[in-house]
Amino acid sequence: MSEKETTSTNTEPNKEEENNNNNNNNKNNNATTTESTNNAVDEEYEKPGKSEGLDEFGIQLEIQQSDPNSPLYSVKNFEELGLRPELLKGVYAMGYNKPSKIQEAALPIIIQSPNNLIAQSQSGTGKTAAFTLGMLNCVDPSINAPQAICISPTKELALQTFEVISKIGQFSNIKPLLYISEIEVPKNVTNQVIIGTPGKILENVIKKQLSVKFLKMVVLDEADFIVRMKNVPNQIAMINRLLPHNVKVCLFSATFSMGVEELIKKIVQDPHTSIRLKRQELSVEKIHQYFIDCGSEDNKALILSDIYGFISVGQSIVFVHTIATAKSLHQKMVSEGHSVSLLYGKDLTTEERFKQIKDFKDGKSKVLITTNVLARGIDIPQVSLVINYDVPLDETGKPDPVHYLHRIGRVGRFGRSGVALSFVHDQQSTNKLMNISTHLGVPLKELKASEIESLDGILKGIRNQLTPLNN
Ligand SMILES: Nc1ncnc2c1ncn2[C@@H]1O[C@H](COP(=O)(O)OP(=O)(O)OP(=O)(O)O)[C@@H](O)[C@H]1O
Repeated sequence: MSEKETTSTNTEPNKEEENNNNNNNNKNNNATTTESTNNAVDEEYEKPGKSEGLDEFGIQLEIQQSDPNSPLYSVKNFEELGLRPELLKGVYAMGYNKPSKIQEAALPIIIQSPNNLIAQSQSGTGKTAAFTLGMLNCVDPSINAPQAICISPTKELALQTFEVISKIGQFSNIKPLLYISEIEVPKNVTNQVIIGTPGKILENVIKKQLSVKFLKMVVLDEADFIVRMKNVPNQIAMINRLLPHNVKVCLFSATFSMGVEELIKKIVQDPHTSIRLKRQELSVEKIHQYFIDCGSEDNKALILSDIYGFISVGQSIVFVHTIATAKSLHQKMVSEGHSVSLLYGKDLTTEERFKQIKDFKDGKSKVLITTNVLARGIDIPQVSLVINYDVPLDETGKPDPVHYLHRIGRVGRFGRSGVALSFVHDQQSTNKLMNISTHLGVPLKELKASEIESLDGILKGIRNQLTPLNN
């Protein structure tokens, strides 16, 4: 992969994901599995009480979940979606009270209908729980062989999904397995649910090292991205012949641009399409979107420093276009005394990448500087600010609304509020950003360089969910 980390599909992110494992210094190289914890006390995970002891966010969430126009709205409750009792217990252990729209729509199709599924819903609206519950529910725990496979575009996302499955399935006898390079996996896989990246999973299915004899369901998470990865459509076509009849294929993403329709048709036959969004519906309402004109490329780093000099709350992610920018910003911010994690795809071992994301998730660092490698799927609810240090571009240098949506979608998770601030520095970058804003039908509010101080107040207001914003 070139120094530019656009994670464009033509730059083979799957190879980049899978091929940096020559120097395997991963200490924890055992297969990552979980044992069931069926002996947990029953009453420990009862359905969360309605409205009891809810904090301000809980109350706001209840209001949103009762609004038919919200993507978090549902008519049914989890008990009506056909889930097995031990999985319902897992849902309660996660603290979920009511399903979101996508969970309510997708789960009955996964559980009861023979159809394949294409499911689209805005970032942070609970797609992961929808497909993880679907996978767990379709597995027969008495058969010790892979029955459900989830393919994720990056190792970080595969790990995150593995953790969600482990937690939500903790009361079942189902053992998930993280299936990525640099983590040793057993020769004869007996785990029922496999989560991994395309390179490792598809290659090993083709080589018949990962058996698909008992497979019932395949999920492509961030499907529009995965189907455009180099080699993936060919590999999937090869695998199709090995799969048992009636394997259910489910595609999930917040975005399905027109360009991927044809590729998807080749992979999924006669899908049931659950919730497709219009362009104007793609952006999450509770993300307050701003831009700032930094005046020149050189000024961008100074303005970033100023911002971190002023803000005192929450965690944030800074997205840049190249590894070189990521490294130099990281160095600058560390020298200014900030606690910063740095994550990109190329050259870092899996262990290093997982450490960077873990430090950030654990709150050990306040800022994460990254490339598009982390733009999709990563769920860190306490993040309240995303900074687009560089305007998101596609592999040809054109403004990319899809990257933009996924990047800013790291805030505004499941009804929370968040701020997305995009930097521009000249007419060209301004035009590119405005092109994205027009395409999505979302106006961006200008924050003047002299108003940077007010960002702290905006973030505090969002954090408390009380101070109304004037946009
Ligand atoms: N029914 C629910 N009630 C409360 N919280 C939920 C519910 N379902 C999911 N969540 C939480 O919402 C957050 C976002 O969910 P998730 O990561 O699945 O979103 P997503 O739609 O997959 O987002 P993305 O498009 O960015 O991948 C997570 O923290 C998850 O635990």
